[in-house]
This record gives sequence, structure tokens and C-alpha cells, in this order.
Amino acid sequence: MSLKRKKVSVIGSGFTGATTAFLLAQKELCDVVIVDIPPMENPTKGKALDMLEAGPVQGFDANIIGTSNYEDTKDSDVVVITAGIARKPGMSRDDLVQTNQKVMKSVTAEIVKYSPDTKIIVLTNPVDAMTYTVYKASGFPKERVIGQSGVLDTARFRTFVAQELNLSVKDVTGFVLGGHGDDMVPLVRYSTAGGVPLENLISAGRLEEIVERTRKGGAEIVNLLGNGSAYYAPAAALVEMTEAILKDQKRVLPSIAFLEGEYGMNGIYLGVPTVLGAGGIEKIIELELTEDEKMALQKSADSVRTVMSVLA
Ligand SMILES: NC(=O)C1=CN([C@@H]2O[C@H](COP(=O)(O)OP(=O)(O)OC[C@H]3O[C@@H](n4cnc5c(N)ncnc54)[C@H](O)[C@@H]3O)[C@@H](O)[C@H]2O)C=CC1
Ligand SMILES: O=C([O-])CC(=O)C(=O)O
Repeated sequence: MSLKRKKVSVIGSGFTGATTAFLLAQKELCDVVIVDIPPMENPTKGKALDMLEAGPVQGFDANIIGTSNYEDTKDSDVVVITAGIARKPGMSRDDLVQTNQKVMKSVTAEIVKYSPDTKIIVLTNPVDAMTYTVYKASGFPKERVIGQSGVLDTARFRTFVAQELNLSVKDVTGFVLGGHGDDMVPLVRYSTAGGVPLENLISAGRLEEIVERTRKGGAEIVNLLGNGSAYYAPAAALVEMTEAILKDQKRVLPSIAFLEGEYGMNGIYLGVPTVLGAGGIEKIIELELTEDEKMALQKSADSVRTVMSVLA
């Protein structure tokens, strides 16, 4: 019996793209096609071959190729977009908007041409506005254009809480709503350790510090790295979302989703809890929010709209 593996294309072979490709292959989730611009074709091929040669040692079967030819992405089940530029210390994610929106438009045209039925997961920053750009450029239904921020932001929050309580990260849950920026809204009320609300375990003051560190989690890494931004945890987040779609897992994960009335918002991509399965975003979960949480979400949405207003 011949086994047909799923196929995922990762656009951008930089830090996040290469790490995502390697994790996907290591987990034997799919064959992987890594795409970058023509001047990067050989380095991209080199990275792909190097990853492939790790297979016998690590014991994974997955084909990995590097290319600049979008024909190689034909009929991808999922396409992950990491192409574009990353910020450096002193920059905000929003400073990337002009350059990256051009990149989104050009890569989306190629993706649509070769994989008209695929689901697209966008990582490139400023990710809420870039997901909107890809949605508009693709003409795809909203369910099939998804942005990544919440899995990463939640992972950071869970890491800090687990450190604080000296507990396994596995037993700590988190919830982050809103845009992927300093105004994101970590919902402490819905976060637990082993099912126990965090508010029962950590003082209000300390929780606020953890929330603040989560909001600035990207900048913390940018400042430490000096010449780029985070990639291990972002790649892990992309892989969790991709796996949920490839395996039709119906995972409840935060995604950047197109809102049409949910949470009182319209015509905007924003981070919300979703169900991810074979159809992409199969459901948006609406939570009851307090007045303070609603205001915080509104502020975060306003920040995203400010970035959207400069989109061409
Ligand atoms: N949403 C999130 O949570 C996160 C978003 N990011 C964002 O992801 C993006 C990528 O970050 P890194 O991988 O660290 O950057 P990187 O600079 O290491 O890699 C970007 C790659 O994109 C390629 N590229 C540029 N234009 C292209 C095009 N038209 N077609 C194909 N490839 C193209 C470049 O040649 C480069 O190899 C950045 O915008 C960054 O801000 C990074 C981490 C988390
Ligand atoms: O901070 C950045 O520029 C990259 C990113 O989005 C993150 O790590 O959260």
C-alpha cells in the first residue's frame, strides 16, 4: 500500500520558516516544501537537504525540499507564510507593515495559483494586518486564512506561570485575546493551573507583572537576540495549529480570525478562541467578557485598525 503524506509549504526559509519546517518533519506530520526568493534558492535547498539528512538519525520519514519555484508547492494541504522582514531592537512590529504587505501580496498570488483549496496560516508581522492582507489578496473564504499569535502569546504566559508556581507547563492553561501587540488581552480569569484558577494561586500584583511580561514577550527576545526575533516558540505554535488542521483535531486554540459581529467587532482580523480542524477555523468561540475586558479588547482592536489604515 502506498502512503500519501500530507504536504505543507512554508514560505520564507529564515529563522521561523526553517524551524517550522524542521519541526513538521520531525513530527512526521507531512512532506515539507520550503520556498524563498531566487537569491536565497541555494541556501534554502541547503537547509532542506541538511534537515532531510537528520531523518535517519532522528528516525523520521518526511521529504523536505527547498525551492524558489511555486510549482513545487502545488496542492499543499496547508501553506504557512513566514516571508518578509523581522524587527530589530527599537522597532515595533508595526514598523514592518509597508515592506511586508508587498511580500504578502506577491506570495499570496502564487499560493492561490498552485493551491486554490489550501488553508493559509500567516505568521509575518504585523500579523493581524498581514492576515487581513492575505485574506483580501487570496479571495479565500475567511475560514481558510488564519493568523498565528495567540498560541505563542499563551505559551509565553504559561511558561511564566509555570516558573512562578514551580509546576509543569502541561498543567497550566492560558487565554489571550486581541491583537499581537502590547495591547493584547491575557484573560487571567480563564487561566488555570491543574484546573485551579490562577487568581487563587498567585497574588494580583504578581499576576499583573506576568501579564505585562507576556505583552512584551516578543520585545524581550528581540532585545536579547539583537538581530532578529523569536523563532523556536513561534515555530512550535505554527506546528500545533498546522497539526490541528492536518489531523482534523478540532483543537480549541487561539487564532487570528476574521470577525463579523463576534465580540462586537466587524471587518477585522483579531485573536480569539477558535476550533481548528480540517476546514481551518471551524468555529469562533465567544466568551462572556467583563466591562474592563471589553474595553481592553476594544483598545487592542483600535491598535490593529490603526495599522490597517495604512494598508494600500
Ligand atoms: N506572529 C508571530 O507571532 C510572529 C511573527 N514573526 C514574524 O515572522 C516574520 C519572519 O521572521 P523570521 O523568520 O525571523 O525572519 P527572517 O528574516 O529570518 O526570514 C524571513 C525570510 O523571508 C524571506 N522572504 C522575503 N521576501 C520573500 C518573498 N517575497 N517570498 C519568499 N520569501 C521571502 C527572506 O529571504 C528570509 O529568508 C517576521 O515578519 C516576524 O516579525 C516572528 C515571530 C513570531
Ligand atoms: O516580537 C517580534 O517581533 C516577533 C513576534 O511577533 C514575537 O516574538 O512575538
